[in-house]
Amino acid sequence: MMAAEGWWRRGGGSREGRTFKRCSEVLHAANALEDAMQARSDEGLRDFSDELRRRHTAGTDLSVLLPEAAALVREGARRVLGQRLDDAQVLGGAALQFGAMVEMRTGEGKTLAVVLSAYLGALTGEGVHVMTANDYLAERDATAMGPLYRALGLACGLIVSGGAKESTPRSRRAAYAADVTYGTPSEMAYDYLRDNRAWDPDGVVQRGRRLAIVDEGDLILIDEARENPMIRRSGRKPDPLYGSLTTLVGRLRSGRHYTVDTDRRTVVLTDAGTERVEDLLGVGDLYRTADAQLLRVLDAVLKAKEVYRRDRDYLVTDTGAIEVITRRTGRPMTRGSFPGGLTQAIAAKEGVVVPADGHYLGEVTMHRFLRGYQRLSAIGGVATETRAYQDIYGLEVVRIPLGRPLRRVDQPPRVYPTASARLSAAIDETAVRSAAGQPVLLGTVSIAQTEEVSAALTAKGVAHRSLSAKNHAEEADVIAKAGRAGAVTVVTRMVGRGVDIPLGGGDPAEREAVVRSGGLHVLALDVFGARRDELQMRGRAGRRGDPGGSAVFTSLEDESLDRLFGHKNQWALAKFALDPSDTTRAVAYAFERALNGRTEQDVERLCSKVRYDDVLGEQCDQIYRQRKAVFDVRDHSAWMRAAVDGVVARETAAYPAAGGDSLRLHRALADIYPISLTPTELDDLRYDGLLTRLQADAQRAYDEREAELSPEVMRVFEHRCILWAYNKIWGEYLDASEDLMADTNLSTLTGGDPLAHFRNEAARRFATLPGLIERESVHHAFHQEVIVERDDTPRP
Ligand SMILES: Nc1ncnc2c1ncn2[C@@H]1O[C@H](COP(=O)(O)OP(=O)(O)OP(=O)(O)O)[C@@H](O)[C@H]1O
Repeated sequence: MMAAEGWWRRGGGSREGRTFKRCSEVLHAANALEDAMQARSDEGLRDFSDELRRRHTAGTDLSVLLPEAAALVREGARRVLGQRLDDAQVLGGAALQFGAMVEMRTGEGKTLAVVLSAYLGALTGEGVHVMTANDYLAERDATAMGPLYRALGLACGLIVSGGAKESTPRSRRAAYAADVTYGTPSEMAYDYLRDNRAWDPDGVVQRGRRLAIVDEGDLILIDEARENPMIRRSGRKPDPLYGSLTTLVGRLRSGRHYTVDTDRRTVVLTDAGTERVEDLLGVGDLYRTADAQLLRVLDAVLKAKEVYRRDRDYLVTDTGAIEVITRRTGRPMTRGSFPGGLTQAIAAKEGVVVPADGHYLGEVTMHRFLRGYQRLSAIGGVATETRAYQDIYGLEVVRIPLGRPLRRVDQPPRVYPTASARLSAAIDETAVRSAAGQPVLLGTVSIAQTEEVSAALTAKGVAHRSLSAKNHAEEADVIAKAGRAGAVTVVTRMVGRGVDIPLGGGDPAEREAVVRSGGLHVLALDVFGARRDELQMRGRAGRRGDPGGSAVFTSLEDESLDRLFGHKNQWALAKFALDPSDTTRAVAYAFERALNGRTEQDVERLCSKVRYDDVLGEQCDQIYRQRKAVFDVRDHSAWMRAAVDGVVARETAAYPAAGGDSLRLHRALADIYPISLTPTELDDLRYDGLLTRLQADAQRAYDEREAELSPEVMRVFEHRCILWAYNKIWGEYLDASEDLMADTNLSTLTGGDPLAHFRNEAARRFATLPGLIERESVHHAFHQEVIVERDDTPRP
């Protein structure tokens, strides 16, 4: 066997070592079955697959079937794809099956390793979700691996977002009905959120969250979970209120009409401001008459006007999209959005297209969504954040040794005194290597840097291609050609992740020439945020035993060095800059230490974030469970009748017998149902029988509503009212939780345990939800116009 055995002996005592030992046993057993499997016909392979399924249904544990499954998948892949799973891939697939975060170095063939675990999981008939970094990769992998699954008697589905390929709910349901479904985690999370807002079980597209296998696991489980926390289901249409209220607040003056608190990021209308808004809107009492959405948008446009600044808090892209700048890194967040309609308000302020309102359709964090799967496993090129995988996802890291020895030559980082010295050195080196027929991949940290490098290459007369676009398919095409003889390609940091760079671009003769030239050379300009990012970048070269090289060029002017080493330690780096070509171990050691320290800090931050999010996660599970239970009840009239009584009782309880304002109570009740008593009658009843009379009055109104709609329609309508109330109240609760989180952050400044504060306050607020859901259901039942369609289904 491969180098793995020696490795296993070294790590045999640890938990990781034990798991690896189990994987090695699977590999040995699979190897022993290889001849028998090769002797089977194609049909024989499918029959064997059916047999494995039957044995599992009859009670045999999947781990027992693992060696046979490995032998079967290996033989299937050999026949269908012309790629026999090598030992590292069997080990990786087995480790996935044991529920690990598997580290398999870049280019080792993770896509195929995933198939083994997905195949086995699919034998349960429960549906496996294979997630990867973007739509392009999901489609590529589903297309490439689909024939293999089919040959083994399994169906493979694909979920992608946007464009012409956007699937309909029906095609999505079909894709999720397949044994194995490929997609991105955000797309699958959208479906999860959408399912939890469905009006009936037929509207649900997913079959549940049983088993998820995450490819590009380091990116998704760590980076996306940290940088892009919220996955929101956005509303369909942009709200025109953002435009009109932006114009309106343009006519208000700071100080006179509102006060601004930049630290707390709040803007509050003064009395004069409130009056001015009422005048401009032509409404009486703003806070009584305006609906929640108007007040929310007003708040957002005021903040957009006064608190949020372009190029500091957000960017406006060439295509007119608003991108949030992460305060921690100063970099734009991919697909991130500001809370509470701020993104829309900023778009309106900047005069670009206002995106659909992301307000209260449900949201979930990446880690909460993934942790919600009954079984989770992941695979990635570099798994440096061991503690995060363990603590957050319950995944132990299992490292798979290289299938073939690494022939890539990694140079330690070089430090140049200035950015321009670094640029010239990089351009010179690129020109020399390219002229000698060696392909060079230049990795930059920003779009601006890509442009700068591209201009310098052009000035030097070096033909090249550069990429910073967000079109993954186009990127993949350019990246795939980056291994051609003498090719020079400039890419921004994460571009092309997961895409293979075949030496010679797939041409065998050219490949030979490129191999002779030393293989692909990766040159990273600047250190990236984490050690893992650096290794990913270097890992574009030297794949599957190919020759290659990698280098990192930094400069003392790089902000990243400042962040990495701190201002104080800059002097220590300066000595390295005296001779950048002196690639001694001291430089490598200094960088490695700093990057590891940074990784630790990032992990701690992520773990702390998750502790907060867990509070909301438990509440979300409860609400979704309750909402799902609504589907199981056919007749909700008793619940609604009780809710009517409960809602009236709560409103009345807030009205003290002595000194109570009967006009106010009347107004509050009239907002819920068509009250027939007058304020004077309420006054007369205040000491005697007020609640009984009001409840009887509300029940009478409910009788009338039922008579108006017919009992049959009312039953269906009640069902919708309750579901509607869950959607609305939970959405509002999520919005309010964001504010609570912001308040909690402030409370850290004043001492105390912020997590305990957050937990207590969230629990207190959550306890009010059942009452609010009842109120919203009753309000909706009385106020919503009902249109009965031809098929007799009422629609709120
Ligand atoms: N068993 C095999 N036999 C032959 N070729 C293989 C085998 N497994 C994978 N390959 C090829 O190796 C290349 C790399 O595979 P893949 O893209 O799955 O690697 P990876 O580990 O996911 O890389 P990355 O870390 O960059 O995402 C692909 O061209 C793939 O077709």
